[in-house]
Amino acid sequence: MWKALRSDLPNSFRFTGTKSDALAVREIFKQRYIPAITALEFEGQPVQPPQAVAAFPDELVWDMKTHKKIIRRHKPFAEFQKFLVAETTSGNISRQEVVSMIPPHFLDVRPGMVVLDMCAAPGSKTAQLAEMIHGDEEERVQKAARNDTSAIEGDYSDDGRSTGLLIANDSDYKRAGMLVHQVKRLNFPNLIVTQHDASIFPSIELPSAEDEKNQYLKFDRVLADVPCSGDGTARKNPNVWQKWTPKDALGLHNLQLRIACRGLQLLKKGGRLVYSTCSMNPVENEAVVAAAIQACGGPSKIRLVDASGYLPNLKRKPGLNTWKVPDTSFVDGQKTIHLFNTWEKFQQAKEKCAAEEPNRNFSSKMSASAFPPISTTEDERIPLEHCVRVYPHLQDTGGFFIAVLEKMDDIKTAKAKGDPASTEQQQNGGSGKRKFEDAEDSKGSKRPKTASPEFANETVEEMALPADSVETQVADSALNASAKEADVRPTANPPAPISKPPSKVKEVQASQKEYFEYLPKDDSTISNILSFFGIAERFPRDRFMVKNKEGLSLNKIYYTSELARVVLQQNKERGMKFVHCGVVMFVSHKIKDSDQIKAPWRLQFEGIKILEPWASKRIVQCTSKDTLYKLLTEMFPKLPKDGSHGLGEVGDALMKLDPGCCFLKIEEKAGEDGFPFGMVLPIWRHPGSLNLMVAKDDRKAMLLRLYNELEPVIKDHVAEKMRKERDVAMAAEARDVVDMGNDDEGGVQLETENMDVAMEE
Ligand SMILES: C[S@@+](CC[C@H](N)C(=O)[O-])C[C@H]1O[C@@H](n2cnc3c(N)ncnc32)[C@H](O)[C@@H]1O
Repeated sequence: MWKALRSDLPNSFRFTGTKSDALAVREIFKQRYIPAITALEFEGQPVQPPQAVAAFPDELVWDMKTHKKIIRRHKPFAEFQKFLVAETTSGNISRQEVVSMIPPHFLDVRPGMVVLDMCAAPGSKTAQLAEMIHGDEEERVQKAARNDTSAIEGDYSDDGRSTGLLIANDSDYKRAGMLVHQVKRLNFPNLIVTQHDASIFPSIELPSAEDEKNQYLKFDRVLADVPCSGDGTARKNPNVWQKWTPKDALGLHNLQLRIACRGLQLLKKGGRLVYSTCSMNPVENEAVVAAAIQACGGPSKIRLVDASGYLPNLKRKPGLNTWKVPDTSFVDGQKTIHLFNTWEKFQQAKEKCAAEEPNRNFSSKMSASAFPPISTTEDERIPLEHCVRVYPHLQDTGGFFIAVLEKMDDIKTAKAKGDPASTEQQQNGGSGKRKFEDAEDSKGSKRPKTASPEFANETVEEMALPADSVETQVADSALNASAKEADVRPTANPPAPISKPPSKVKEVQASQKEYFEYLPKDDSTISNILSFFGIAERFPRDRFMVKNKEGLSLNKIYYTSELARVVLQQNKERGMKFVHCGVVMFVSHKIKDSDQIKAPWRLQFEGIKILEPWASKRIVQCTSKDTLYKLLTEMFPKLPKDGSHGLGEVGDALMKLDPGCCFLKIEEKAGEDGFPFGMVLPIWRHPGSLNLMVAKDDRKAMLLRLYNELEPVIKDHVAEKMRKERDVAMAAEARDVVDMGNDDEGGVQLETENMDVAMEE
């Protein structure tokens, strides 16, 4: 292991997106780049080409021994590096550590499930989970739209669309921002990003009838990829070693445990939680798993699943059943490291020192739950060997820990108590349940016994688990639940009324608030756009949303799934921090002659695939690779009235249509002149020109993927025309009015500005 830790970590990446797209890009990679790299030499040595990582199915995960700095900087690798960058930008490749790809596979997510990713930033696992929830949605929707009864298996309750939901959460403001940036590329309408402390993640309300008890969202799957000491990432971040001490884990253990317990609370009965860390320290791993199971009622309530069936080719070691817990004690600044086998031994050592060496200070972070569990009966025994440890030397990766927990029954959590003695009693005694120590903040000071309820939801970092039934507690309101959890006294305070005047903290948050306002079903703008594109009545009208307080369709219109809409609308006034949701579907197209266009809105690259199966108008087929090449390498090519456009079947079809946006449809077709996978792109038909509405980076990535163009030149006819006009204007100094308009081209100058905006988006 030490030898492996000292060596460089291989570069790894995975092909992402829908299965068919991922497989198609993988084929291009195999056919074009593997032979080229195999033929390379670097510093006189043959280069070892990328290899598929055997642990993962379908050859979708690859790694390469050559260091990424070498690939980035050295000429022989330039073409491969270009491919990696282009496909990463387009979202077809995700550069991710091999071990970090494991947890979503163990979660066994199926399309339509409701999933919570508790600590999600920067979002690499979120992307995997989204793909799994999405499943083969596109094929299903295509079939549903064609009323094809020979349906492939799956859920057709929403016309083939995935009914699942993914909530990706991170407590850190900046990292939540990174997460949003990452998930925007997924174009997944079933995803909500929140920013909460996962250990007090609020309960999400669902609509309920007036005479019914409040209903709350529970999850089929929860991923708790918790913050950890990160010693498993030392190959990637050698700096980890400089600060590492074996007792780092103690400072994280309590938070990890509270996150795991909150995750278990939020699960449906029968649901599963994967707990994972990139640490190899048992205090952050097996200790947390065992303590969480015990806190939730023991193995009869929470089963530690034998995960050997998941990724069977993954080389792994079983979880540990015994370990020692290190602590450092200080006398006059001198520290000594001690290793303890049991909490009892630690307590004895402390007592002895209190009598003999009163100046010796032991760590206040030591807790009973950091030690191996002690069970008196076989039924109470937690089979920690079912946990999975991946060590760096097993298959040349980083280190990782994964455990799969299944909620067998409704649970009650242990009472929050700050009495270590009682914890010890629990550990050694008969009940098999452990109680938590009172929480401490990160500086080691005791958390105040009460927390101001109106701040509780957002600012209380540490909490002790609630005394009451988890099921009741999940059924509490968000603020109510957090206030209770933050206040150790079981029943003393009534819940904070939601209508309480906002605190300062809330005012600040309110000013940064994102708005998610749904348009009414019969909104005239939506009706107009949908009829312009001939969208079938079956396509839902109530899922379009705007992000301004007033709920006006001014600039952009987003689309979300049904459940995302329900969650956002129902919890609007409940203090939840929703930071992102929705896929951009339409963007207003403000050009000079927009009043002459029936629907002055652009279809967006992001949302076009969701809408296209339901469209019956303004669909243009592109069947030739040459035509697509022209559309990709020229912005605003002319569409003269005499038909001499040179834009093949696309030009001919667009000539027959009124100005405005269209779907450009490209079907998958095998062979040299075919396309490796189907695509739908937005294209705008101007009175005298047309333009594919695809950002420059995506154009370049397509040119590389489909035509192996390394340095494509993209001609912008409008920019050229403007340059020429500027030159003429400068030459004719006497003229002070520059005629920028050209009826034929429909105000294209503004069009370019809009494209820039579109690219920034
Ligand atoms: C190991 S990283 C998660 C990596 C992520 N799952 C991925 O695959 O990209 C842990 C994350 O937990 C977040 N975090 C730390 N404390 C948290 C808390 N109390 N609640 C929620 N997130 C927290 C950190 O900001 C960090 O982004």
